[in-house]
Amino acid sequence: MARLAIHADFMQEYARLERSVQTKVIEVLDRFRQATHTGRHLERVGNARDRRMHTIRIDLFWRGVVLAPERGDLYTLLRVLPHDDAYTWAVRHRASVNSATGSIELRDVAAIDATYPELSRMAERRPERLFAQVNDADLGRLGIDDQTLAFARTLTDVLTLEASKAFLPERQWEVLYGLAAGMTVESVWTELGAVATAEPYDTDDVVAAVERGGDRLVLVNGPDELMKVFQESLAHWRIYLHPTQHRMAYGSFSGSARVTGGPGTGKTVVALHRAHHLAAGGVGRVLVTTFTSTLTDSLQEGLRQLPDLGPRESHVDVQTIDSLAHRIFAETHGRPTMIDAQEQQNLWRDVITTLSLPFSEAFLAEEWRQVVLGQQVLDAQGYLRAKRDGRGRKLGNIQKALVWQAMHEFTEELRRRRVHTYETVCAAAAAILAGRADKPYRHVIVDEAQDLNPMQWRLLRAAVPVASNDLFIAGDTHQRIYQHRVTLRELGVQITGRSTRLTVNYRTTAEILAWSLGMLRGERIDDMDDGLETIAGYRSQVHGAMPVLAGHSSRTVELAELCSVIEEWHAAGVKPEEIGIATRSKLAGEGVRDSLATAGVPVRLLDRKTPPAPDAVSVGTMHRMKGLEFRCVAVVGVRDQQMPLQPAVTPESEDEVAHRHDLQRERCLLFVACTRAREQLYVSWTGTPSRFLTAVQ
Ligand SMILES: Nc1ncnc2c1ncn2[C@@H]1O[C@H](COP(=O)(O)OP(=O)(O)OP(=O)(O)O)[C@@H](O)[C@H]1O
Repeated sequence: MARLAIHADFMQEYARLERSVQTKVIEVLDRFRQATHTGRHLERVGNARDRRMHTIRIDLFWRGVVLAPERGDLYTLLRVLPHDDAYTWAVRHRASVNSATGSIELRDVAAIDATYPELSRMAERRPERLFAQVNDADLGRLGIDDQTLAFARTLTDVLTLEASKAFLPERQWEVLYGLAAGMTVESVWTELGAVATAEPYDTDDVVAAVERGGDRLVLVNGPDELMKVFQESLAHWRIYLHPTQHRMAYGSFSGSARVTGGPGTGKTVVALHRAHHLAAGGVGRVLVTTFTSTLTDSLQEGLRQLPDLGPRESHVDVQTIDSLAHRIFAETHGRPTMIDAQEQQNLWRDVITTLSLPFSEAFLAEEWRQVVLGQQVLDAQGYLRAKRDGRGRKLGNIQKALVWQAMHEFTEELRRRRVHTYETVCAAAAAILAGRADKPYRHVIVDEAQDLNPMQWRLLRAAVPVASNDLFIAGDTHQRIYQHRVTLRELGVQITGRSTRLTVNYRTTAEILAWSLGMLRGERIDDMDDGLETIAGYRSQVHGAMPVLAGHSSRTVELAELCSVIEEWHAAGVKPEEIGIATRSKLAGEGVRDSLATAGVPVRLLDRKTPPAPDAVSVGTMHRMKGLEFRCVAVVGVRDQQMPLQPAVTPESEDEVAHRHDLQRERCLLFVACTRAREQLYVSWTGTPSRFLTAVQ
C-alpha cells in the first residue's frame, strides 16, 4: 500500500475546489493509496526538469501533480491544478532537499534558467551587490545551494529579490529576504528553525526528506488520517506554520516560554496552536487568556477553526483575566461589589483633602497600582524599601510617609465600604491561588501580554504549578497601550533562553508596515526581561498601496471624506465587515458611527455592550482595535490635540518619566491602530496633524 505525503500548496488548492471535485480528489487518492501497482495510475511528464514529476487524473479537467520516488512507495502530492497548468508546472519544477533544514523544497528551474543570464549581464554593469556583506560559507550554512547562490550573487537590489520569490526555493528565498532586511546570519539561522546535525543532510535523498516531514508536508498514515487531513483543509494554513512559529507552538519547554514579534507576525496564531497542542496532550486543563472580552471572543473563534479536540474541548477555558479573578474571588468570598474609575477618583480626592496632601489623584492612584499593589507592599516599612524605578517623581522619606498615609487611608476606606476595584479583586484572587497546592490549570497561554498589570501576572503565576510548559506568553511591547511595565523575572516568571521573536508580518503590506514602523523609529522600548525590544528585521512579503494621509478643513469635511473613502473601498469589492475605523476616544467613535449611519453606511460600535453585527463597518477606539484586523482601516481624528490625548498624558512638570511613558504609549496606540490594516490604510485629521505623523509624512 502506498504512503502519501501532502504538500501545503496541494491543500491550499484543494480548499478552493468545488465540493464535487474535492470528493473526487479523495476518491482518487484513496484508490491510488490502496492499489498494488500504484505507478499504473500515474502519468510520467515528458521533458520534465525533474524525472520524478508525474500527474494523476482527478477528472476530465483536473490533475494532481505527484512526486513519485525512484525507489520505495512514498508519494508526495504537490499541486492540484487544471490539466494544462498541471503539466506546465510539472515540466518547470524540481524538488530538492534543503541542506540546513533537511526538508523538501521546490523551485521553478525554468524561470531561474530564463532570468539568470539577464541578471548576470545587468550585474556586470553595477558594482554593488545585495549580499556583499555575507560570505559563501555563511550562505551555505543557511541552506543556500549552488544554484541559488549563483543567482543571489547577481542581485543588486531588494526589488529583484522580491520578484524572484515566485521561483526560488521557498526557505532559501526567506533566508535571503531576512538577510536583505538587515538580519544577522545568526538570527536568520535561529528563525530558520534549522538544527545543526552531526551528519549533513543528504541533499539528493528526497524520500528521506519527505519522511522527515517538516512544516510544509503532512504524512498520512491511513484512510482515516487522509479523510481527517482533507476535512480540516480549510483551516490548513494554520497547520503549515513557519518553522519558527511551529517550534514555539509545538516545542516542549522546561519552564515558561514567550513569543514576541511585531504586529501581524502570527503570535496569536502560535498561541492558539499551542493551546490546542497542550489540550490535545491531555496533561491537564489549559487557560487561554488576555485582557479584553473583544480579544477573548476572537481567541475563541480562532480555536474553533483548529481541528476538533473531542472530549478534550472541555479542558480549555478561554476567558479574560478579570473574569478569572472574579471567579476565584467569588468561590471564596462571594461576589465582590465593585466601584468604578470615577468613584475611585472621588475617593482619592477625599483622601487628599482630608490629609491636605500635595499630590494629585492620578499620581496617588498610579503609585498605589504600580508600587503598593505591584510589589505587594503591606506596611510603611515595606513602602520605604519598595523599588520606584519606573516612577519619575522622586520622594524623600517624609514624602513617602505622607504617601503611605494616603495609601493606608484609601485601602481602609475600600474595606470600610466593602467595595473592590479590579486590582484588589485580582490581588485577592492571586493570594487565594498562591495558597493552594491544587492549581486550577496545568498550562496558561496569555495573549497581548505586554498590557498585563503586576496583579494579573501574579494571578496567572499562581494559577499554574511551576513546571515545564506552565506559562506561554505572546506579546509585543511595541504595542503596549496601557501603562503597565513589569519585569517578568520579578513576578516569578522566568523566560530567559526560552523567548523567540517572529519577524515576518503576514497581515500588512510592506508599504503600510514600513510607514507605521517609521512612527516608532528611535523609541526605546523595554522587552519585559531587563533588555530593549527592537524593530530590526520586521518585514512583509506582500506589496500594496501606500497609506493615504489627508488633512481637512473641518470635522464635517473629514467625516464626509471618510464616507467617500468607504464608498470607494466598497466599489472596489471590499465588504463592510472588512472595514475598520479607529478613533482615539469613545466619544469621537460615537460621532463617526452617527454620521456614517446618517449617510446610510451599515455600521456597528466595537464595545462590550454592542453585539457583533455581520455586514457592518466596525467603528472602535484604538484600544478596542487591539488584536483585530481588517482589509481596510481608516484612522480618523488624528489631530495634535487628540493624539496624544491631552488628559491621558501626565504633565512634564508633575512627573517627567510618567510624561515620557505616556507619550510613548500614545504613539504605540496609533501604531497599533494603523497596523490593523491588511491592504489599505487611510489616516485623516483636521487642523494640525498629530506630532506622531509629522515624522512619517
Ligand atoms: N504562517 C502563516 N501563514 C499565513 N498566514 C499567517 C501565518 N501566521 C499568521 N498568519 C496570519 O497573519 C495575520 C496576523 O496573525 P496574528 O493575529 O496571529 O498576528 P499577531 O502577531 O498576534 O498580531 P498583533 O500583534 O498585531 O495582534 C492573521 O491573519 C493570520 O491568519
